[in-house]
This record gives sequence, C-alpha cells and structure tokens, in this order.
Amino acid sequence: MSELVFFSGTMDCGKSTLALQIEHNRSARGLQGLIFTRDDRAGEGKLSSRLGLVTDAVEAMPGMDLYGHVVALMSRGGRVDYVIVDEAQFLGPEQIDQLARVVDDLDLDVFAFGITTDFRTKLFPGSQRLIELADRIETLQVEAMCWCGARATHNARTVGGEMVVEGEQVVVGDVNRPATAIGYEVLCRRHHRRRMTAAGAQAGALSPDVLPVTSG
Ligand SMILES: Nc1ncnc2c1ncn2[C@@H]1O[C@H](COP(=O)(O)OP(=O)(O)O)[C@@H](O)[C@H]1O
Ligand SMILES: Cc1cn([C@H]2C[C@H](O)[C@@H](COP(=O)(O)O)O2)c(=O)[nH]c1=O
Repeated sequence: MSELVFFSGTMDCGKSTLALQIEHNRSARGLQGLIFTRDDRAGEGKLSSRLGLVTDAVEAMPGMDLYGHVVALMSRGGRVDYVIVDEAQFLGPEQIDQLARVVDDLDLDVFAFGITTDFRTKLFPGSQRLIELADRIETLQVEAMCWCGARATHNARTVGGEMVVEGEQVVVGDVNRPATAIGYEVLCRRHHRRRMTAAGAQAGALSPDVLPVTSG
C-alpha cells in the first residue's frame, strides 16, 4: 500500500540528506523518482543538503497543481515510481491534498520533508496539512541540539544576532550566519521561550555578577 510520509524536524537535522539518500537507494535499484522542492537555499529547482550533495528538482511554484504535473508527465510516457518533496512546509495546503491524491489515485509513495513550525513556533500551512493527512509522521533520528545540550525542538530567527519573534513567516536562510545577517538557530523549547540563543547565553555568562546591595 502506498503512503504519504511526512519526515519532520527542526532546521539542520538532516531532512534533505535523508531525501537524497532515499532517492539514491531507489534509483540505484532502477526506480525513477520525481523530486519537488520549493525555495531551496541552493536556488530554484535544486534539492541541497549541508553535507554538500545537491540534485535537480522540479520547483513547486505557488499554485502549481502537483497531481496534474505527475499525471501530465506520465501521460507523456514519463515514468514515475515515487515522489520526493523537500521544503514541504512552504507548499500550500491544497498542494498537500494533491500529494495525497498522488498516493491514493496513482498508488505512488510520496515522501515529504519539512520543518513543522516557524520561528514563532507556529505551524506552517503546508506542515499543518501534512500532519492532518499523512499516513505516517517520522521524526529524524539524528537530533539537532540546542547550545545547552538538550534536544533542539524549535527554530529561532535572529536579526543582527538578536532573536526575533515578529516578521514574515517565510525568509529563506540558514543556520550559522554572521551576526549581521538574518539567520536561524535551533533551540530547545525552554531556551526558545526565554529567547536565549548561544550568543545571548555566552554574553550572559561573561557579564560580571552584580553584587547584592546591602544597606548600611
Ligand atoms: N561538516 C559536517 N560533517 C558532518 N556532518 C555534517 C557536517 N555539516 C552538516 N552535517 C550534518 O548535516 C545535517 C544537516 O543536514 P541537512 O540535510 O542539510 O539538514 P536539513 O535538511 O534538515 O536542514 C546536520 O545536522 C549534520 O548532522
Ligand atoms: C524557521 C523558519 C525557517 N524558514 C526557512 C529557512 C530555510 O530556508 C528553510 C528551512 O530549511 P532547512 O533545510 O530545514 O534548514 O525555511 C522560514 O522561512 N521561516 C521560518 O520561520
């Protein structure tokens, strides 16, 4: 039975790497995959991993009918044995419904990869729909870690080195950016709630303790 599987996690936990591994293992056995992505850091029509691997993909533009795309490809004689979707959080909810239709009506496995929540800890619309529709939700086994050593569960956005909780939901970017740029950092919930990034924690540790004031 074909499945819609949502592989979810924070930024930088290995989702794109796993997508490329699934693609590699299946294509090594002669299967033909169709890869969709949206707004990858490497540019339009690319699926890239921080381990340095990159492959071509179909850019899933806003409003594009993903089910229609698969059907059109197959009716032109193209072969599709499975579908991989990276950065699935950026897809519209209706595009996730189209992926579910690919599973149900075309009997193809669809493997979707994405972050669940944004920098404000709110669900992305695409991820919300995947949680609603997926046959299976898989959490990545390699855990990203907060600076404190706990498992990172949330994504923080930084602007000029400071954590922010307001702004556009979608700003393509990366972790480990210079403090001057817009960047991201993965944190545990406790430190996300306290808005305490690695730089903030270090600055706090370096500042001299305030001596208690005693009245004479
Ligand atoms: N220099 C490196 N050596 C080994 N592993 C690395 C290196 N750089 C990144 N990684 C691994 O790659 C992971 C990020 O992979 P990637 O697929 O790009 O993540 P995601 O798609 O979830 O954002 C990191 O969590 C880490 O395990
Ligand atoms: C938290 C958050 C992230 N993004 C962007 C930043 C990256 O371009 C992608 C995530 O890619 P990754 O391969 O999982 O690292 O999402 C965003 O636009 N808004 C956010 O709140």
